[in-house]
Amino acid sequence: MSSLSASSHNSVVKVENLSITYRTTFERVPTFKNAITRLGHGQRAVREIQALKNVSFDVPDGTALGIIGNNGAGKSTLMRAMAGILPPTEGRIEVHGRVSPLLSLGVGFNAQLSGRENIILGGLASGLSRKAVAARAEQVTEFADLQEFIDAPMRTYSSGMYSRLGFSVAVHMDPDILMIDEALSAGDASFKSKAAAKMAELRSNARAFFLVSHSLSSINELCNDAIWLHKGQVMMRGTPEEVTEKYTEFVNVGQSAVVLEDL
Ligand SMILES: Nc1ncnc2c1ncn2[C@@H]1O[C@H](COP(=O)(O)OP(=O)(O)OP(=O)(O)O)[C@@H](O)[C@H]1O
Repeated sequence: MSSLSASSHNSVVKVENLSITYRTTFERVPTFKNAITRLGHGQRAVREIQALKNVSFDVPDGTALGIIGNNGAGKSTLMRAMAGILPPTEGRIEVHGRVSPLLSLGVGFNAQLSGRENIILGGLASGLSRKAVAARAEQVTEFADLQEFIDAPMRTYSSGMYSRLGFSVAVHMDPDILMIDEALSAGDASFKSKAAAKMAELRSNARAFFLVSHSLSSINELCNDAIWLHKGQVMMRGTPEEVTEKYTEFVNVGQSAVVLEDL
């Protein structure tokens, strides 16, 4: 699929000089001397991880953007930031439209509540009215194939059931902007093919579609534009074919380098 021209379309999402740093505190393992002087208590230490560094790009109306990169490259962080779940440490993000994020599947569900209650919460969170969500609840349940379990607390669900409901909620809320993080791995084989068909349908209706995936064939099939992130920075932007090809070369060179080093 070819990339749509930016000139004839308005921006749906604009990311400008975005940097995101996670700060986590952890208990430093006490040294023997510290353990004695501090009576066994460890020291609190702060670790900073710069997950995104000065990332900028523009997403025109009609874009299906694939985001690829190694583990820890910053893909999920970027999606969470665009979905408004993570505030930028620096820079800005403009989003024009209603986002239905389907990040790591089922993020945002409350496991103590029933599936039905979580459908309502998820729908309200994606900006629909209670009435509009209630009208979709049956469809969501049916798509996820959870009719028998929908009134049970989600903590009793298997991980596949959990993901299926996450996917179903996100795709039934008529999003302008659909964000999917590895959704293709949701559920079993039959659910996967149903999910792929649903994504293809939504992709053509949504104003923008974002897909984070390690499956380069899914990126090539479902997207018309792609970004490769590496260590928090944009390595390349281009058509999915160009970007996945360069990325594959990079990964193969990396692997042979490791093999040579091992020798
Ligand atoms: N909640 C968090 N707290 C601290 N560090 C985090 C947190 N989430 C992610 N990170 C770190 O930020 C960096 C980017 O992580 P991110 O999950 O965005 O990568 P990713 O490209 O989605 O990786 P993967 O392919 O493994 O899903 C990594 O170094 C990760 O360890």
